[in-house]
Amino acid sequence: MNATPALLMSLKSRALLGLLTLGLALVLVMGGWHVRRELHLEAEQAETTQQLLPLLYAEPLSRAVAGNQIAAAQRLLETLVSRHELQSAVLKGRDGLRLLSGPDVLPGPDSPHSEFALRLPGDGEELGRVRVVAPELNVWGQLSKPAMQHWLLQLLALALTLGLGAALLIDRLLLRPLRRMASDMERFDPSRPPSEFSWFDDGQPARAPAELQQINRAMAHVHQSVDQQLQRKQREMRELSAQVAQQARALHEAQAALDLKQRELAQLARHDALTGLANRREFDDALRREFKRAQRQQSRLALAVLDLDHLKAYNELHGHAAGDEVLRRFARLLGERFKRDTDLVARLGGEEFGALLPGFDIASAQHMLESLREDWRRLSLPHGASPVDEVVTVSIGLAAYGPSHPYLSPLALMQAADEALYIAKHAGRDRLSLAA
Ligand SMILES: Nc1nc2c(ncn2[C@@H]2O[C@H](COP(=O)(O)OP(=O)(O)OP(=O)(O)O)[C@@H](O)[C@H]2O)c(=O)[nH]1
Repeated sequence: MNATPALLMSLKSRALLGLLTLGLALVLVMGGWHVRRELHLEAEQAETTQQLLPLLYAEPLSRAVAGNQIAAAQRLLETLVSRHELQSAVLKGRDGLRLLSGPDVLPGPDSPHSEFALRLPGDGEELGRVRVVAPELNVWGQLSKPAMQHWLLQLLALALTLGLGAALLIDRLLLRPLRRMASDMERFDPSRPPSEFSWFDDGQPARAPAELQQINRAMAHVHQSVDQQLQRKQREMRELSAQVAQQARALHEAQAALDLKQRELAQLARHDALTGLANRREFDDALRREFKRAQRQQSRLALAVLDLDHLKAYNELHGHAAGDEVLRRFARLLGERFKRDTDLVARLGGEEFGALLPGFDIASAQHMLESLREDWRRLSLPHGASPVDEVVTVSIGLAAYGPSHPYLSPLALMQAADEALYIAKHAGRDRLSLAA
């Protein structure tokens, strides 16, 4: 927004300017009135003088002209002009005589002038005429007078002094408290409570003029309501923050529950619920991965399929829950035996398990698995319905990828292990068969 220069002036400058303008106006009005009065007085005086002149000078001048005393007449004219402060006087005699005192000018419109006749007392004959011209009576004539100039200068000095004095007084009585209030307003801090804030830095608002006290009360009122609004907003902010924090906590808890569910789902997706071992999908993925690695690195990979013997009959005799417990027990044994990070044991489905053993050739895998089969037997879980043995036994089919058995695919390796298991089953169970 553009501000005109007048608006940018301080109140002090404006007061000073206003008072000086007022003083000058006063000087003009009073000066004009004084000049007018002087002009009036001078006009009256000039008229009186013009009336007196014939009485004072007509006779001596008539005698001088009648006696042809030209020099005396001239002197009289000079005296007349100088004594009565005239501009000029012209004497015109009957016989062409012309005497002049002062400049030979015609009277102007503002110059009082008159004429009187020269004649001897008791003689009716006119000897000549005298025309007197007074100085012009106008404003500039008055102003050019030193006395008038002196008076005007005094008046101007008085007006200036009074104007400055009034400006100082206004500054002290009005503007200074206003400035103090303005600086108080600059210090205004709405975050401080109204009780701790004074609008007057000397802390004595009672000493301020009534109008400023009124402004003070108004500002205090504004401060009070700003403070109340601030308090309300702060309360709302706190409530909002608490709500946000609560929402954030709830969100965090929901996120944690979701993560847990996702982990559980992932676990369920890749693990068998009954035994906790990896499931078929996990086993197949691992088989594909390890098979590729073995191919790439020309290393060995053993794969065993383990199947509990006659679980159907066991279930029928002992119940499904007991069958579950057998499955869990066998899974535990598998987990205990194959603990390397690279080993993977899984439940492939039903009573069938798989063991994937990277790095094992067929002989060392066979050794490990025979030992496992023996240990399973030694657990001596009574079967009661198996034609094979009195305890629960396991049959194992084993195949291994290696330089001497370069199977073409993971599926081929798996099929070889399955076929070995089939052979083990048909050979009487409770044994390990090697893939051909
Ligand atoms: N308790 C229990 N039994 C299961 C589970 N999964 C499969 N079975 C049982 O395992 C049995 C498998 O039967 P079969 O395929 O005939 O095999 P088997 O009776 O073990 O006989 P062979 O494998 O030939 O020695 C079925 O009776 C299934 O009900 C399970 O999770 N829990």
